[in-house]
Amino acid sequence: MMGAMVETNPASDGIAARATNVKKIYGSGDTQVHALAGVDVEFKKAEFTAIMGPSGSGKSTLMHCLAGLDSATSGSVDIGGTELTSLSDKQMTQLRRDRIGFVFQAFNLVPTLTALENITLPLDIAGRTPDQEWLNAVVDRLGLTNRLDHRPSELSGGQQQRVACARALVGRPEIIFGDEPTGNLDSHSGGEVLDILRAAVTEFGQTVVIVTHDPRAASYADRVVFLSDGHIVDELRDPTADSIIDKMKALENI
Ligand SMILES: Nc1ncnc2c1ncn2[C@@H]1O[C@H](COP(=O)(O)OP(=O)(O)OP(=O)(O)O)[C@@H](O)[C@H]1O
Repeated sequence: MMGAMVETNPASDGIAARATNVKKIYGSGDTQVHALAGVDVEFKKAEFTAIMGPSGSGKSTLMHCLAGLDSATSGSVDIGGTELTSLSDKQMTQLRRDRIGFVFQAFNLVPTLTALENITLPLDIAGRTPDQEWLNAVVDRLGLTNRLDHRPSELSGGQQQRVACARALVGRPEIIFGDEPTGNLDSHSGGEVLDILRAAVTEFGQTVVIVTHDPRAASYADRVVFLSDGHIVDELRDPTADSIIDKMKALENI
């Protein structure tokens, strides 16, 4: 239904998301900040990408623009062939709801709902029935089976993060964006979240893009993209924690 109403770009075959010359300027006059200074980047379908870079380099801004949570000052963003600037507010809301999963550090769980109700909320809103087998698999792999009746206030920070992760995965959106998805987790819980994001890509062909400061987390990705001062400055394929650390050191010395 939606496909008929929005512009699609035939050049986007195999591309899950693309930013073209994206600029984001905050403020005006002397206080202007060029958070993104003309970013060109593509994310292939069924690939796991980590975005890294120093604090203030524009990582969160880029992710928010890609995910349709913020609008670029100029340039264009395309999600699976849909140009975001061509969408009305309503179409943008539908696209976020139906095609994008979010795992952000501020978990945005609804405090009055149980963990299970939070996990299925996006599907409930969309009038979709969860695939019970997949729901069970996600909940089990994230170690949440015994916590489904708990409200967020009765869960640890790590458990809340895992509920947010389950919520992003359960509808099998074509692309999942994570802003520091393991930022508040101990290494064991963080590993579980990264394992399931990896499985979403490898086993289910979803696309994952995360922002992280952690070379170990980024080493789960197929590709690491490095941002500095609002520009993409480098990238690494098939990264290891060591190769990421080396690259980060090299970039700091430029
Ligand atoms: N709402 C805003 N208003 C003004 N400036 C902003 C706003 N949001 C971000 N910035 C600025 O834009 C730049 C990029 O910020 P952004 O949060 O994208 O960086 P980041 O790489 O994600 O940083 P961190 O690793 O510290 O989270 C920074 O200089 C920041 O101060």
